[in-house]
Amino acid sequence: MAGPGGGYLAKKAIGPVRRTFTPWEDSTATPFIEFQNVTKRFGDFTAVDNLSLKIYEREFFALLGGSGCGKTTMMRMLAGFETPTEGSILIDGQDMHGVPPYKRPANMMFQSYALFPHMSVEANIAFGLKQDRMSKADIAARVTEMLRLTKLEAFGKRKPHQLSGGQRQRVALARALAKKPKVLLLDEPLGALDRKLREETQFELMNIQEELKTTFLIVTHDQEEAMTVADRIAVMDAGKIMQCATPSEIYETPNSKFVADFIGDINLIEARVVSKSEDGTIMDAPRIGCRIDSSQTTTVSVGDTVWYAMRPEKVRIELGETETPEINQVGAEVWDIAYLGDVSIFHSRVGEAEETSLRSTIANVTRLVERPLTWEDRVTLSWGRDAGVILSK
Ligand SMILES: Nc1ncnc2c1ncn2[C@@H]1O[C@H](COP(=O)(O)OP(=O)(O)OP(=O)(O)O)[C@@H](O)[C@H]1O
Repeated sequence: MAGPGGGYLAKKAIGPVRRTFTPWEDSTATPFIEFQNVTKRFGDFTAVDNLSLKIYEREFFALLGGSGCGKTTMMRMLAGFETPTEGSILIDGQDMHGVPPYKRPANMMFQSYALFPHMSVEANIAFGLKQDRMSKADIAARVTEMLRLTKLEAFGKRKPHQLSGGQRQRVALARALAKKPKVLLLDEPLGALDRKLREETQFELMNIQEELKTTFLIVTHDQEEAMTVADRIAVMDAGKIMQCATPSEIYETPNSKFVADFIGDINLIEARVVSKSEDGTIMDAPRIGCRIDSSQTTTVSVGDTVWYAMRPEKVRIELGETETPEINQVGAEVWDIAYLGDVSIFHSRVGEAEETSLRSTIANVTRLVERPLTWEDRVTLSWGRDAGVILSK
């Protein structure tokens, strides 16, 4: 598992230069989409549970969660295909109650198999515009613009079956964007594409969003995808939002064990708070037989059981076991190595307990023929005072 999606870092580097864009931190900014205490029940089952959320104009927002967490239901309510059981949804300040889908300023991008097979790419893109009785000249101009935007200029006359999967997906995108909706809704848009094509298409989506400045809302269960494309992510579980923040905040400072575990790879160490001061918190971690000193000050009390959550790339691994382990240090034995090309993940068994291991990753920056660490090596694992986060829930 790559870290915080090499992608979202690359976004800043290879995409158009992105302005500082944090409207959610501005208490005077008006949200463009607002869920106000929205609940959706299907019979006795609560799919969305009293959920409130604000999304801002031009945001690329991701709803991320496992199967059945309610993310698609959120999107369908926004598009007007479902009605909230309780609460309201506002778009651009207008209550959407009773507004049919086609009158909402939101458009949904459907999977590419929803394209009309007998129509050319151009005709597929023009379809909605014709229904809106746009003039022929305007339709032609818009279709040309959409073909350019989605890099399909060379394919306008082809039928969907004469295109690759990725190209078909771009036609679906062009068709959804042709009417210039204020909000584009994407439900697992890249699910059918292979990994490489999916990554390429993610960057294209980001570039298109930058150019059009449309608000994009994507639903995905793929955390790397969410980390790559989104300005902010809402992590959902059982109809609730567990955390809503930027990709780096979600990755570096998850607010709960659930989010920490859901995003990326993480060491979750059970610990007991021994002392706390303005300078930080000291914990005992009996299962790995060590003491943890964290620079984090928390609201937890001395004696409380907490989880210390630490990303594998924050755990240093060195050959040779220290005789006198210091604080934030523990002796271990390498028992598994996963070579992933760009990084290697070391699973090191700590102490006597067989099931207790810590993971550390090392970036493979040089092309080593001989790896310096191997199975059954005795090693020392160590980390800094700001390596992890203390989680109480
Ligand atoms: N029309 C319906 N009638 C009854 N239950 C429904 C209906 N639509 C959705 N649900 C239930 O609501 C829950 C949330 O569904 P939803 O489609 O929002 O999940 P999801 O997070 O998008 O999951 P997935 O990634 O599997 O699509 C699920 O348990 C689902 O079975």
